Amino acid sequence: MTHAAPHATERSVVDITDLVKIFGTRRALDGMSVSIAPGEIVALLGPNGAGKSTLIGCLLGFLLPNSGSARIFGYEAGELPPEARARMGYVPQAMNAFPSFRVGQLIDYLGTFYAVPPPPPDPALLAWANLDMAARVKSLSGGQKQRLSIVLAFRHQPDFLVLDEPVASLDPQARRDFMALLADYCAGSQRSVLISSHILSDLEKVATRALFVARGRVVHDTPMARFRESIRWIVPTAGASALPADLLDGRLPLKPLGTDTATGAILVDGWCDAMRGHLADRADIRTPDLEAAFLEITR
Ligand SMILES: Nc1ncnc2c1ncn2[C@@H]1O[C@H](COP(=O)(O)OP(=O)(O)OP(=O)(O)O)[C@@H](O)[C@H]1O
Repeated sequence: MTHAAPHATERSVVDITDLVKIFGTRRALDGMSVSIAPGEIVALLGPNGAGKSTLIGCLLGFLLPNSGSARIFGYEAGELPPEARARMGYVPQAMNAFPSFRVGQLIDYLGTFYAVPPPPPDPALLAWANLDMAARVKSLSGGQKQRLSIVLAFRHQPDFLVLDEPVASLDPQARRDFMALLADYCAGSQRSVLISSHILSDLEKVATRALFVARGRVVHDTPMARFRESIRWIVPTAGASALPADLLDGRLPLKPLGTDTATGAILVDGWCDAMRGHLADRADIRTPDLEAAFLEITR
């Protein structure tokens, strides 16, 4: 795919500050703050009801926050001018619009919405989607609709993509191929992506950063590489009554992320092998399964 140059002066693509969104008595976003820089592929991770779709809705201007601000390319999210909108792409959780259009017709029709009509979709993207251009949208399966909304979101080569569980209905091969396509789309560019998912392992290879949310707040924010390398369980060895105190008293740069009450183990961020001397024979280090760490962090 071709890689359009981003605007060289941009420091951040997204700036969210103290965002609050309340539905009735429910604080779906409870003071969320986060920025996304050009070139970042941010995995938005959290359990059901954590606030991921609400955050995306506020970012795209579908939802009006109660307080705080969400800015994209420096503009308030609900007030994006057309030229800024044209730099964004969005894949919703489910696509239910334009049921009577034929696939090819819809791709052409939506192209006319842009002030500068985009070129035809990338052949590699169309080959991946493997859609019948003559089929009506309403006749597509859930996974085929998801492929179509991915084609529509990528076709104008946006600088910022917002993907709300884009692979949820895709089969394993299509998921893998989509992740490779996304990595290729962003490689060597300053394009940014916010991609929500429940499945960390899908995003592990492509995301540069993991943003964990729970109860409407950011609970952990880490570069993906660091997440793999420095998150560990510290497990008391059999017979040790407790973990060594110096692991937890703040002298070591360890951030506790969770505890396993059954074993007394703690999940920490910031581990490095040079700290092994502090363990003596009182604790073992275990590398967590990424999904298990995700559950612990967002509990
Ligand atoms: N339109 C709405 N009206 C009332 N409550 C809502 C509305 N939209 C979201 N909520 C509530 O806000 C909270 C956050 O929901 P949201 O859809 O943002 O979570 P999510 O992280 O996207 O969840 P999921 O992983 O299930 O898609 C939930 O408690 C949800 O019930």
